[in-house]
Amino acid sequence: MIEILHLSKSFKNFKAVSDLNLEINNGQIMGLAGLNGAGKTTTIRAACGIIFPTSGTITVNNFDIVKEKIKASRNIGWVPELPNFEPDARPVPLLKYYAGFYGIKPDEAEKNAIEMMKQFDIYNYRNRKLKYYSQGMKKRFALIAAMIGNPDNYLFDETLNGLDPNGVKEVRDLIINLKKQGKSILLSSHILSELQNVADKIAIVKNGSVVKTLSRDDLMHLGTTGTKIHIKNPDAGMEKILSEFGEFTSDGTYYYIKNNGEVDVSELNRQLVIKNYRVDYISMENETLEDYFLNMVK
Ligand SMILES: Nc1ncnc2c1ncn2[C@@H]1O[C@H](COP(=O)(O)OP(=O)(O)OP(=O)(O)O)[C@@H](O)[C@H]1O
Repeated sequence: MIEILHLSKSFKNFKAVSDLNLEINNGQIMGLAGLNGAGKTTTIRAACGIIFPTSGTITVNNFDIVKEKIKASRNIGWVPELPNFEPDARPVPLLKYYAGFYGIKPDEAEKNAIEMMKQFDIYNYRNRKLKYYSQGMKKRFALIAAMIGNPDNYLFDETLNGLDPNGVKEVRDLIINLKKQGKSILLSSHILSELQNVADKIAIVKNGSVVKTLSRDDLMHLGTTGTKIHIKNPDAGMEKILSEFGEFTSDGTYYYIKNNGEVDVSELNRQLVIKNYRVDYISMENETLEDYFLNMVK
């Protein structure tokens, strides 16, 4: 279980994360969505203890990542956004080295490393130096490094990026499997739809704070239909007609009625036209998850 309470992190005078709260329970996948620069990586780096919070606390299995760093770290597997390893190292010795942090003996570590390299399809490259690994291979290796100690909690920073479609499916299945084992998982992405199929909840981050947390149920109901209308001669009378069909918003050009597809569009059109409103455009439209996300973070 990971608990982030009132986390703030400043770099000089710049506040990258500001009073951010997140709780990731056992057996839960929490998505962390936000545009570039929103504060996702900073949050993850603070949660794995490689940078210190300016204020706030982070606990991992109830161990404070600052005050009880060793105990907390043993319970975390971290896959950085851009995995970078000692270029001249070969995979098995490096995995054995990492396993040492988790208190795993060398023989057992070697056995696990080989098994996992087979599982992740990089066993054929076991003798190759890491500097010759492709980006996708490095990601797979980074996943093994995060899992070698079988920790209870995982921090995956943009882990689905940079993988081919097979890789995305494999990693998605792997994350779901970790969840089934009762692990807590924080998975960041700047693409909301990448998180949609795996996350139990998605926290949307903007300017370093969580602006909204979406449940699975919310996700199911997003991307539903609304009605988009453009009128050449809008006025209060026209808005009154719209309000009879549902709650509406306007971006200054178009009006939108949110209604899950229940508006009788031809009846709305008829009522507007008989009152001499010039309907330029009227259509049922899908708001995609990405539209919703972009509206929320812009
Ligand atoms: N070490 C640092 N020194 C100064 N500013 C930093 C540092 N690390 C991050 N920042 C700034 O903090 C803000 C948040 O960055 P962060 O990497 O957490 O965003 P992100 O949501 O992970 O973005 P991306 O999707 O691009 O990886 C950015 O404005 C970034 O430039």
